[in-house]
Amino acid sequence: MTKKMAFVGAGSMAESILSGILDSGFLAKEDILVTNKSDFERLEHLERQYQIQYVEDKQETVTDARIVLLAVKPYDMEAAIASIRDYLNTDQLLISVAAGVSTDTISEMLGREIPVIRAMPNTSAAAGESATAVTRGRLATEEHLHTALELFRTIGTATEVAEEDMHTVTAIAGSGPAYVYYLVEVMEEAAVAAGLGKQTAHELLIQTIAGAGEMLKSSGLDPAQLRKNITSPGGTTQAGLEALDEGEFQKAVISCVETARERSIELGKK
Ligand SMILES: NC(=O)C1=CN([C@@H]2O[C@H](COP(=O)(O)OP(=O)(O)OC[C@H]3O[C@@H](n4cnc5c(N)ncnc54)[C@H](OP(=O)(O)O)[C@@H]3O)[C@@H](O)[C@H]2O)C=CC1
Ligand SMILES: O=C(O)[C@@H]1CCC=N1
Repeated sequence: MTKKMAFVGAGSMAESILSGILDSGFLAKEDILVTNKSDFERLEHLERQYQIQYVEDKQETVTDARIVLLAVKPYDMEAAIASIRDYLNTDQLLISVAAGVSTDTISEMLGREIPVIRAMPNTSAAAGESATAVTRGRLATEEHLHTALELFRTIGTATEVAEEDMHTVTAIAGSGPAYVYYLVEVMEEAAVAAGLGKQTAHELLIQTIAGAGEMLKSSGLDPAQLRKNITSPGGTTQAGLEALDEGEFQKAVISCVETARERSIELGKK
């Protein structure tokens, strides 16, 4: 069977995934096809940037693909599926990365017996560092699951979760990088306000986040212990953490995850 993969929806998530896949060598550029609804300039940009193929015609995009990856907004899913439904066949695997939308809803929209995998990657895929969770619809076999895991493992880690957990996964891992970037933005602003050069602050923060990530990955210590290792009694870290607690940091973060999770549930209902 062909190795081709078609992206229906060529926005930021599709670009992160396809650039990661190309870097990993999992697929060659001639095996990747992309299509959009109407933004053909965007398709031309992707073609120039990654030498992949773009086709305006949906039938041509999906017919020969082994995997069809839907990367459109949840509210565009119905129209996107309607535009490709008739050109799919039961040997293909449909993977959706849309937040909130269940595999049953996707199958209903399809109205055909096509295997569906729902995945939640994040934009760190572009750097080969996505944390992706996948779950399978009722027609997807172990082999389909294996294919999806293999695909997403080329752009980071990939793990299977129960479908009911996908909303939580979306809140912490799909959206998660944005919260980290926001933290960096705010820390940078505070450092600049205190007189540090913007570039210096930026470089220090990038390495601080990367280093902390590496420690979480490789030290074998849990985050609470890593935090304690930095927190000298009466020192600067303790003072900083107390200020975070006064600002109700925990409450804000819990509310952030809960609200994002609820939004994922709402997106799935529309
Ligand atoms: N961004 C992220 O960090 C993550 C996003 N996701 C999920 O990925 C999906 C896409 O998000 P994102 O890439 O950010 O969104 P973007 O808005 O960047 O991209 C969406 C793309 O879908 C295209 N599109 C819309 N309708 C159709 C259609 N009927 N047929 C074909 N293409 C269509 C749009 O094309 P046009 O401009 O022509 O309308 C656009 O290029 C969402 O469902 C989101 O929940 C999941 C994990 C992380
Ligand atoms: O914000 C969103 O809805 C998407 C899903 C996860 C990350 N971005």
